[in-house]
Amino acid sequence: MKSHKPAFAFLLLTTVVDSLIIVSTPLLLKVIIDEGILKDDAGVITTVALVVAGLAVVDAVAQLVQSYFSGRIGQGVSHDLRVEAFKHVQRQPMAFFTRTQTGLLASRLNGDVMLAQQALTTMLVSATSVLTVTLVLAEMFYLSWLISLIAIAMLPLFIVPGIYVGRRLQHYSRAQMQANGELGGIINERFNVGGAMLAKLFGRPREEAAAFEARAGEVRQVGIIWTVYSRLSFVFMALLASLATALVYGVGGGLVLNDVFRIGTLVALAALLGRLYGPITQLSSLQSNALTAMVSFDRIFEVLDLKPLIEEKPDPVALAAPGSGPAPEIEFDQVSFRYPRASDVSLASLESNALSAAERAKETAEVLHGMTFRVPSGKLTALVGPSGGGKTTATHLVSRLYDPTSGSVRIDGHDLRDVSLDSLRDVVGVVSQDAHFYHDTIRVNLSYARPDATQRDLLRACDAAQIGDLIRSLPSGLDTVVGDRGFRLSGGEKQRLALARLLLKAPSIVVLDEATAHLDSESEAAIQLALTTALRDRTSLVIAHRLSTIREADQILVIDEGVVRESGTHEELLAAGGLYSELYHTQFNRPSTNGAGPAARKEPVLQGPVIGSGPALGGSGPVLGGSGPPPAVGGEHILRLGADPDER
Ligand SMILES: Nc1ncnc2c1ncn2[C@@H]1O[C@H](COP(=O)(O)OP(=O)(O)OP(=O)(O)O)[C@@H](O)[C@H]1O
Repeated sequence: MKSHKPAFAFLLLTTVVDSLIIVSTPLLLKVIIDEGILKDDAGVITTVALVVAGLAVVDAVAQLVQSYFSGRIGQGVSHDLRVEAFKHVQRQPMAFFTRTQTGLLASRLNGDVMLAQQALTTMLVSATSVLTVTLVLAEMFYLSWLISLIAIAMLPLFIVPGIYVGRRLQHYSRAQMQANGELGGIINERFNVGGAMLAKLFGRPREEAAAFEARAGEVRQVGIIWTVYSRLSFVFMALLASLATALVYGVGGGLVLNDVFRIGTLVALAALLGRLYGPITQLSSLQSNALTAMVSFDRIFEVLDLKPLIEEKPDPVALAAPGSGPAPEIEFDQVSFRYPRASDVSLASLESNALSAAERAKETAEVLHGMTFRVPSGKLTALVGPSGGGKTTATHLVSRLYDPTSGSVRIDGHDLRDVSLDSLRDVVGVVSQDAHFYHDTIRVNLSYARPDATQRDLLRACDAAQIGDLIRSLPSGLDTVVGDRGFRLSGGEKQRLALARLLLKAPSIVVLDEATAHLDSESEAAIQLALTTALRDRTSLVIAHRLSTIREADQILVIDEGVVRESGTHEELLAAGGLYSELYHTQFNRPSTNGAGPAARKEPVLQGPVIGSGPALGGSGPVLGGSGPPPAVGGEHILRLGADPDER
């Protein structure tokens, strides 16, 4: 974090100027009354009044400069916190993001940081009041010890309620932040595109609105109490200040009548009193501000204190850059894995439906059990098997989204825990089934993989991914907006765009979760062609759904219940007559449900969801990639091999 010392120095300087002016003005008023008005001296009145006016202008400037520097310190600290928290959250494991509700996190990083900054700024201004209060009290004692004692005797009346109100405010601030965050979380979840779609299809708008209203009602309730408490302290202080002034005039008036001091001194004392309770009011809110700031700092540090599970060790090994040699080989050596416990990766306060502390700390079930296999350099390895068997989980370990619980995953002989995260990111490219794009132009989304890519590079990658013609045909071409709210692309187009992004990145290892959903036969053909380019000369680990991929695979690993049940080529596995051939034959012989003839069911695809696969046009074009017979009617060529236990 940056040092704020120079700003502190200026803040102090302006505070001294401000305090000196505050205490000198009543003295000057005393001179105007006692030496000017009472002695009929117009010269003294004019001169001293001009000095008072001049000092008022200087004080105004000093106060402006003071607020600039206190703001600068407060904003500076919040800026540092915000950036630090962002970087820290970036380093959190995937498990953190799967558990955390984005709205709550956003409120933590925005709302709390803002509250902390506001409280810090007012605290700084209040703290500078200490100097003013000291000088004012010293001057009051100099003018009249009796009046000063009366003023001091009243101080506890100011301070005690201040402390009580401060505590209540702290409590309600915390409740308000949490309630607001939860409200933001609901808005975020319900109104992002996916959430809104789900709500439209399945939701019950009236009940949801009622539930939202109930939550909003809680926010309102806490907000009202908070406002009352925060006003209460000010109203009380103002009342006490007025009472004190009345008392000073009452007692001081008597002293003037008894010639203890002159009227100028009484006016000066009354003016000083106004300058005493003001700063003291600020000082009493110092505590509540400090408490508010502490609540927010606590909530921010709660995030900052989360220890990232995936850390780079000091002096990590850099994997060979893609293109600098043969593609690397991947090795799983006795890899067992369980997903991390909630308590290790996230905060209950950032989850919308957090489990109890005991449940959060409970060990999760082991998902992979002693997996050992090799993915040879430059070859295609297909992962197939029943749903929930652990295929996706295994691929997560290759990109180090998680570390194995025991055993090791190695690339070119280096344990992934020893390699630098940057080099791993360069080497491994992943295309998931539901590729994500930011709500931005195609150009920006593609350049994300390679910021220095030229227009030519971008179009070349798009051509290789069989999406170039489509992009050229769009009115804005590469500048077309896609992503959450840019619903221009179909599922198949999205996957090809994701492949273009992968080609731009040009990793030496490709991890691919083949999409089968939403694809018509033409898209599938295009994807097949794109894949052939994307996987060439790369070490690839593909969760395979298409027969074409499976047949072309150099190695097939059948993953079931977290272990590698079988491995070999398509022919070898069929010949072995084990789980693979059982799954294959079961699916292959499945009777047609839509009247398509047996020929139409010749291209089974392992483990792909059928939902959304049709209506493909029968005979709209052969599947390119040369592996299988023509596509079938109604997506029937997408056959789920062992997708559901009841189909096995
Ligand atoms: N984030 C997670 N936290 C806890 N358990 C998980 C998590 N993700 C997956 N699992 C569990 O891990 C097991 C393996 O899931 P995985 O997604 O790896 O299977 P899969 O073979 O890829 O299945 P599919 O083909 O249906 O995608 C499943 O039992 C699943 O419930």
